[in-house]
Amino acid sequence: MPKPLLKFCGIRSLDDLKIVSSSQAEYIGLIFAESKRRVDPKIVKTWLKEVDITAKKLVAVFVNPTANELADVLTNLPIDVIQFHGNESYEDIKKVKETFVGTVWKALHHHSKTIEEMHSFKNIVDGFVIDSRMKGQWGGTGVSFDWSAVPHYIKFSRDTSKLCFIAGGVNESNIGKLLTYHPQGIDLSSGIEVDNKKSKDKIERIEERVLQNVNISR
Ligand SMILES: O=C(O)c1ccccc1N[C@@H]1O[C@H](COP(=O)(O)O)[C@@H](O)[C@H]1O
Repeated sequence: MPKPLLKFCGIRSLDDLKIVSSSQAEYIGLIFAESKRRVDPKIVKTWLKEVDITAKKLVAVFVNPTANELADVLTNLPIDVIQFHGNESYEDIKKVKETFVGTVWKALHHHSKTIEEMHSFKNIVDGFVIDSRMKGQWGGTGVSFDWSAVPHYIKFSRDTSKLCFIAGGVNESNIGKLLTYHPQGIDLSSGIEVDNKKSKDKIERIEERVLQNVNISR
């Protein structure tokens, strides 16, 4: 099996950025929504002068952003992917795609109608992030969902040539189980933190698990 794509999300300091820049992740995520992980694009811009992340793709995570919030991030940072993690509509996303030439993902929360929601966005987005549904929270919950649904999400994404990341509470203890479903991408935030900081040790243990799985499946 190919190695799943990894996204390490919720970078909130220069130290976090240094740690993930030397990781195996293909994607680095920044939160521009109400969250303890929210960062200021102008501050991130100063970090990027010190850390070379040209080998990684930079993901901007938004929750129902205003046009000004989007512009503030997109004019300051070299964003490759916009991840919409709120209840943005097809039309909202279409509008952004009129000027943003990069990749767009829609995060959807796992529930009985998620596949229907994927259908409704499939013609406007390049990929999906499937996260846990937690009352009053959009993401970064550290809570996983029932992964027996993962094969349905993978099938839908393959059939529609979209990328699909599984998010929500993935950590070093449960990633082995998630890997048995062979997801195309895995998105982690809380599970790579200790005391609100990204942990190099946790990241390395997770990467070891991922690479072990790739070797076993060969
Ligand atoms: O991380 C946050 O604080 C956050 C806030 C608002 C929307 C999305 C957020 N993060 C996304 O949540 C998942 C993973 O979270 P976790 O591993 O359960 O902590 C990921 O898609 C992040 O981009």
